[in-house]
Amino acid sequence: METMKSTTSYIIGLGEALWDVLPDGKKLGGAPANFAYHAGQFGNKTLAVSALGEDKLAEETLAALDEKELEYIMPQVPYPTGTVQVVLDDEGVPTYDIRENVAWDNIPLTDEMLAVARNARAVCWGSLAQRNVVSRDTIQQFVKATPKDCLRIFDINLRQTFYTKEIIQESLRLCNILKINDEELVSIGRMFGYPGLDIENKCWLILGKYDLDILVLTCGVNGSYVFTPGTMSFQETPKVEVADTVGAGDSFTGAFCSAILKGKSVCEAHRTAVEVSAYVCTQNGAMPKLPEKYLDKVQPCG
Ligand SMILES: OC[C@H]1O[C@](O)(CO)[C@@H](O)[C@@H]1O
Repeated sequence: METMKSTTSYIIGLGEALWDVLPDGKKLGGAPANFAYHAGQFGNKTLAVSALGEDKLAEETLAALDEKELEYIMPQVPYPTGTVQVVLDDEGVPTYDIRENVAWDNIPLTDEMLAVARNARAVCWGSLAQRNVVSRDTIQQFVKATPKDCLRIFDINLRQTFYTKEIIQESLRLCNILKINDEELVSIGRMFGYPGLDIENKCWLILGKYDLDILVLTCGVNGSYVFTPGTMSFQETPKVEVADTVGAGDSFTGAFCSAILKGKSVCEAHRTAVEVSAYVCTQNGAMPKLPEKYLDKVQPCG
């Protein structure tokens, strides 16, 4: 049944939707699309908002989105559908070569997008899709149109040199949840002039300075932290056989957001996110289907 997008309250991934070209073939990806897909596996109404080209790859994208049962708003624009060459090191850690001036750099702001923004339960975006002014304006206007109680998640996802201090500061002002990893925290510390602080103090400083509700810090195999004003949760990273870590962070954010919206505690949401992202690392590509055991219960605390 076709739902009325403008009256549905969605969890939205906003920004790049693309194809990751991995050693064993191409897989649908793009951090915000990955986020929406994973949040959707927990039974939420989710939506990926991006743009596609007018090419064969766009048709393949639409077929893949349908196959994954991921709803979308993706206008077609006269630029190629996005692709990324992914090289994996021995540990399955990716390096991305991200094609420029593609469709998701040129996402037009449509009335339909604004209508879903006004009803959004949560929206997640990053820095990469803001590298070009067209998508940057769309993303910022979209986020500004969301209701007051919307979870506004900035999953910073620094990629190559596709970010500036101004873009990051603007998104930090717009979000109420920040998700960042340890390497990104080092870059931000340098950029904002507090390179000497230890990681915890950097996080407390950012949380306070931007008046955030939650700051999530992932540190790969060294565990992850969730900071809220006055509390900190730490979880070890489960040891798993890694296929690749592509999309692991996005699945972490999707599972975390979904659990918070279900009224779970920060600690429960954190535990669930850790388990889900560890599973995603055992699979190829960013959008593996999660086994039932991850979906039917939120992980208890303790
Ligand atoms: O979004 C940029 C890149 O980051 C990922 O989303 C993983 O986090 C990939 O799927 C994509 O190529």
